[in-house]
Amino acid sequence: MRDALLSPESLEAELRAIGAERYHNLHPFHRALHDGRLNRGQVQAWALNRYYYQASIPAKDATLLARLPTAALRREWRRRLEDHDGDAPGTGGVARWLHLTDGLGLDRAYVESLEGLLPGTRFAVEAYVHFVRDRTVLAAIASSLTELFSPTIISERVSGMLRNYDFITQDTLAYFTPRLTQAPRDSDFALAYVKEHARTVEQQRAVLGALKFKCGVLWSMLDALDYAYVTPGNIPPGAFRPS
Ligand SMILES: O=C(O)c1cc(C(=O)O)c2c(n1)C(=O)C(=O)c1cc(C(=O)O)[nH]c1-2
Repeated sequence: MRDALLSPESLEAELRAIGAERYHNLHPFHRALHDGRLNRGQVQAWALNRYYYQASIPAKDATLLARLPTAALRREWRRRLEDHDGDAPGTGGVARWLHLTDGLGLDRAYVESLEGLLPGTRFAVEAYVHFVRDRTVLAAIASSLTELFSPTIISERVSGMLRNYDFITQDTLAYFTPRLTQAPRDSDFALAYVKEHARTVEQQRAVLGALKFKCGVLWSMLDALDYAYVTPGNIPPGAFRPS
C-alpha cells in the first residue's frame, strides 16, 4: 500500500497507468468486436446490454449532482445530464443509443424493457450507480475518469466496425461522434478536480481505487458478454437470444 503523498502530476501519471493496464479496450470481447470477429447476433447482444449502462449514466450523475456543494460544480455536472437525456424527447445520448440498437434490428420496446439483459450487466451497472451514490464526492468524480481513455477506444471501435461489418453504417454509430468532444471536456474537468482535491494519502488512495473499481465495472460487463455469447450453450435463462 502506498504511503507517500503524490504530487498532482504523479497522481495523474498513476491514474493514466491504471487506464493503460485495465481499460476495457484490452478486453478480448472488445478486441473481437472491433476486429470484426463477431456475428450480427453477438453485436446485438453487446448493444442491448450496453443500453443499460447508457440509460443508467444520467441516474448516476443525478445522484452526484444532488451532493455537489457549489453552484459552479453543479453547473458543470448538469451538462452531463443534458448530454445524455437531451432537452426534448428523442434528443441526447440515450436516444442516440436507441438509434444504434434500432440500426442493428433490435426491437426498441424490448431493449428499453431491460428484459434481455445479462445478470452480470445488471450487477455491474448497478454497482457503479451505487458506488457514486454511496462514496465521497471525490471518489464519485474520480470514478468517471475512465472517460480519459474513451476517445481512443471510440475511434478504434467506429473505424473497426465500419470496416468489418456490412450490417453497420456510419449512421448506426452516430452515437459516438459527439462523445469524441464530450468525453475529453468532461474528463479534463474531473481530472483537474481530482488533482486539486486529493490532498491526503488517503484521498489519493480513494481516487486511485475508484478508477480501478470503474475499470472493473466495464471489464466485468464484457466478461458477461464473452461468457454468454461466445461459447454456444452459455446464454443464461431469460437473456437475449439472437435469432
Ligand atoms: O464507448 C466507450 O467505451 C465508453 C466508455 C465510457 C467509460 O469509460 O466509462 C463511457 C462511454 N463510452 C460513454 O459513452 C458515456 O457516455 C460514458 C459516461 C461515463 C461515466 O462514467 O460517466 N462513462 C462513459
